[in-house]
Amino acid sequence: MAESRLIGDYPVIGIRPTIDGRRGTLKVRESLEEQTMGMAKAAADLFTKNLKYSNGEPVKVVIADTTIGRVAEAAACANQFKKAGVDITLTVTPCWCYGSETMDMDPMTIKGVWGFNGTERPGAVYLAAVLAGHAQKGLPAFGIYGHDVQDADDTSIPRDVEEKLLRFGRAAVAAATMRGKSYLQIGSICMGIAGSIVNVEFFEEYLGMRVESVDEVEIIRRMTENIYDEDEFKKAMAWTKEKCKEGFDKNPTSAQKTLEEKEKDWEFVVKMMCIIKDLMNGNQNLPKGCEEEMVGHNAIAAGFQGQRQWTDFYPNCDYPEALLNSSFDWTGAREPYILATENDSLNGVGMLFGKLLTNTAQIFADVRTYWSPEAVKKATGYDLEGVAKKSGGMIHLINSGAACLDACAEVKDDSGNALMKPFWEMKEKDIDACLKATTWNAADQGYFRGGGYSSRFLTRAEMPCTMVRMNLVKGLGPVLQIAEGWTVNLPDDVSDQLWKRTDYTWPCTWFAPRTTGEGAFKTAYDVMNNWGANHGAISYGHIGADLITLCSMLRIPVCMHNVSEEQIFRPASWNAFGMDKESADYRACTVYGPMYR
Ligand SMILES: C[C@H](O)[C@@H](O)[C@@H](O)C(=O)CO
Ligand SMILES: [Mn+2]
Repeated sequence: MAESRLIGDYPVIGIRPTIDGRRGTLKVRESLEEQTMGMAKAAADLFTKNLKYSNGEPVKVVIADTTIGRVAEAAACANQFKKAGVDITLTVTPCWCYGSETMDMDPMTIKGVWGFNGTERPGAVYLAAVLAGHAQKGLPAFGIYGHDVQDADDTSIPRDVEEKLLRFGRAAVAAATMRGKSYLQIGSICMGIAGSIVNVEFFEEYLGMRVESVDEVEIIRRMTENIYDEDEFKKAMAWTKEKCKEGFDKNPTSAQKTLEEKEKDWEFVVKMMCIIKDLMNGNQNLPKGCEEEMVGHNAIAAGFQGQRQWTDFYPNCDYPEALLNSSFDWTGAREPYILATENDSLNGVGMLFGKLLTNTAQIFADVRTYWSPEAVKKATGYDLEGVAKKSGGMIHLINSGAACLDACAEVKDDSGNALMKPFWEMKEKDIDACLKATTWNAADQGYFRGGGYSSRFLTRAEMPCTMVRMNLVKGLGPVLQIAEGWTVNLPDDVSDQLWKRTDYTWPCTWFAPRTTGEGAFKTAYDVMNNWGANHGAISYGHIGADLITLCSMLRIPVCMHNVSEEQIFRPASWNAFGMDKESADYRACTVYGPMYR
């Protein structure tokens, strides 16, 4: 298993079995000890079996040393959890306890409460009582209450409870993993793209992160002064020569680089990737005397400006961006990085959310063109079918660089369906399939005068996916947009004709959002017409509900989504802000404000 690249622990989940403190002749507490601790063990087992950190290790879960019946035991538990690095707590109980006396009062933990739906003892009554305490004290908590009554001796976790526990767990681990980590910008504002005007307060106050910044010249310095791991670079070069095949060069012959110049460009971009990795993680194998460079910037995400100054002069960053965002490189399968092209830090955050929730590699794309069925017919004679037809058209997602190679859809599950896997499930044949589906075409000299290579592949299968965009609105703050949908598998010749009308040497994905016939999801056109910026971050799977839960933990309102209402899971006190889920979300996020302000 790859060792964790980041300094700073991954978040631990602490389970708090709470109980009625009454002993006495009828032994209320004693009669409940086993069932209460049994719930805690079942929840801990569910988390350790189903949740993983981004480095592939199972999420760590601790259980309070004793059941919690009075405030002294609550305090002892808080003490124990502090030492264990607990950022997330789940309180569980089958019975009545004493709400504000036993609740988790730590303002920084992310909280959930599971009240057993059994009627012998009032577990649900405690749940409601303690959630009222959380609301009154401004400490929002998620409430989990099973739909059907369970027998008192039933130790199973019902499906609906399991779904909420895991959604809470995934989102809480994602939220807490970001704490204390850096966003590293290499360069700064790219061609006036607003997302590349990095908003430090947003990272600090909403995500608990910090922003690091290095000038792009740092890469040239390290190349010039050999501040990189020579052996690593040689290994990377050999792997690249074998696995990364050059594609056609679309530049006019007069502008094409010579073979020798192209050879130099390969060395440059491979070395660039080694150095960007070192900037993000640090690297103990740097030459002696480079102790400062060895520590890196503890970056859980980064952005590279690229255009224009760098790319007007040096080979572009598409090779590092494409491969770092993928789930593999010359070291084999490994945790995908988050590297936003054009330093679009807000799209980088969208990618980071998707990665931390799914542990899969992410696509960075321009939301380039809406293609109506009529326009496709006119351009190619083809009648859109399937999801693209159902959505009233499709959206072309294409940006040079930062789309993970995993998005080629050549990786298949046992039934032959295309998917994108967590890196620890990626086999050699999966990696080879992605590399075989990708060519590395000479950079478009119109946009990238300095040359370099762009990854080129077509997403050639239908896969469930979710596109997001983090937007910053002055006076309002951050808002997230979410569009669940599918990649579209067009006939190759149709795809080719449309692709050729734009950047034919860049990675190409056709996307059909799930439409509802109303508002921003009336058709695919309306999704694009409502999209908040030029970029989208795309994750494998329909993860909108997890994203909504994550955003509520971070107090970021969701301004657009196509997730069904019954899947929406936010802290219980959101209900106090009204019956309309969206306006309640906005009001609750305003009242509670960012976690780290
Ligand atoms: C044309 C520009 O150079 C490209 O970078 C453009 O396609 C973008 O990606 C802008 O987001
Ligand atoms: Mn772009």
